[in-house]
Amino acid sequence: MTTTTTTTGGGTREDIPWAELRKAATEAMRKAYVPYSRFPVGAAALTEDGRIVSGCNVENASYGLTLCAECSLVSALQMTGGGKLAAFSCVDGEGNALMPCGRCRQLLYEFRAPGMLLMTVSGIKTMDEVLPDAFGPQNLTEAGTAWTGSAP
Ligand SMILES: O=c1ccn([C@H]2C[C@H](O)[C@@H](CO)O2)c(=O)[nH]1
Ligand SMILES: [Zn+2]
Repeated sequence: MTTTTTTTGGGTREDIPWAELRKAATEAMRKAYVPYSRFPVGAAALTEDGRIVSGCNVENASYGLTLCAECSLVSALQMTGGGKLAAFSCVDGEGNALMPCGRCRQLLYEFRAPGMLLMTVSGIKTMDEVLPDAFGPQNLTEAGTAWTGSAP
């Protein structure tokens, strides 16, 4: 029998503490503010340097302004030292795996460590599998430079 090991920003696929991530996501889910949808979501991720960051969804009376759980996770990442994400897990109100929405896949892509893994409804997947051919910082020729008004 052969074993496939995938190298990720946090080590190998086998090194990821998936149960711990799911627990952190479930704890975060319990903090969700969801008076409108009544659909709590919790997200947790392992950073390359071994921290666990998490987030919950925070809704708004102006429904479209709702923050997904992944949004508050990214904010927590930045506010606790920054860095990149090696592994990610997201759960619904019953603690079952949930796919991040399209917008959140893009948010997570920005902060992915090489080989970042996601626990999904159909098993462990790579960032590239859930968001193929992603737009990202690599597409910005001179990220952070002011637009001069002249075409490239
Ligand atoms: O990736 C997702 C998808 C949905 N939600 C939240 C937003 C809203 O509060 C609720 C129902 O869409 O689920 C998330 O937090 N993350
Ligand atoms: Zn989302």
